[in-house]
Amino acid sequence: MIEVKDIYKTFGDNEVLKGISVKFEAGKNNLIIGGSGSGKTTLLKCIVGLHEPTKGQVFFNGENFTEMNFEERVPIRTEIGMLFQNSALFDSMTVEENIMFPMNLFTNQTKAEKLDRANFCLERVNLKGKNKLFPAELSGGMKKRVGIARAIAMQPKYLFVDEPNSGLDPKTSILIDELINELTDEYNITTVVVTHDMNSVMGIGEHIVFLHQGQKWWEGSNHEIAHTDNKELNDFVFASKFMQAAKDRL
Ligand SMILES: Nc1ncnc2c1ncn2[C@@H]1O[C@H](COP(=O)(O)OP(=O)(O)OP(=O)(O)O)[C@@H](O)[C@H]1O
Repeated sequence: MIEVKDIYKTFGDNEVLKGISVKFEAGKNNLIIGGSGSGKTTLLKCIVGLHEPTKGQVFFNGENFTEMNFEERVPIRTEIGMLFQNSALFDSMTVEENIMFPMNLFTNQTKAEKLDRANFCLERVNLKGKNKLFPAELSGGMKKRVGIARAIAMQPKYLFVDEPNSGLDPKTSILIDELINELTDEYNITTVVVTHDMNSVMGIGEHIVFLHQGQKWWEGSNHEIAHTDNKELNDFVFASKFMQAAKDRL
């Protein structure tokens, strides 16, 4: 479980996060949604330590991550898998080398062991045999899957994903959502996904956190969204006439 306690983050005189508290449970795919600039990515980065919060704390399974120094954080960092925007693959490395990268960095495994794990992860994301391809030879959806394979290479307890569906067609988006969901369930991972994709929200939103102007404005499930009277959430999720009509039919 991850617990975020009263997080603030300020850049210069721009207070981006204004006292956010939230719990993300293990085995759940937790979604963070909100308008552009509402602070979603900043919150994700504060949780994983890419930004230091101005105030507040983050606990990983009860351990106060915020108070730890660089060395103390290493064991938790090795339990974190990340897939940030554009998959962030290394263009000069093959698929296999990309997946082995975190193992090279954090483990003393032999090359054969690392290769074994890379092959297992590739198979898990349905890319068996694509080891020697370079990122430039992959479609957007395949790149995301390689990113996911790399993120699970170290058998993470926590998985953070920023915009897994960006640039993907609706069908591929759903496959990526399903894959993240399956892995979360299979390995009891605490998964936190930042998304703009309303298909994901309505399809897999078991626990949704809606940010508005740097605050947690609403929290609940996809079933509850359909019946919410929270104006800002309604305006955000059901912005289009099509979505509004779909809601009216629910
Ligand atoms: N490193 C930074 N330095 C200064 N300001 C930043 C930095 N990172 C984010 N911000 C500011 O924080 C605010 C929130 O940005 P953030 O990227 O968290 O929003 P978001 O909700 O993820 O938006 P989007 O949906 O457009 O990706 C913005 O006003 C942005 O300019």
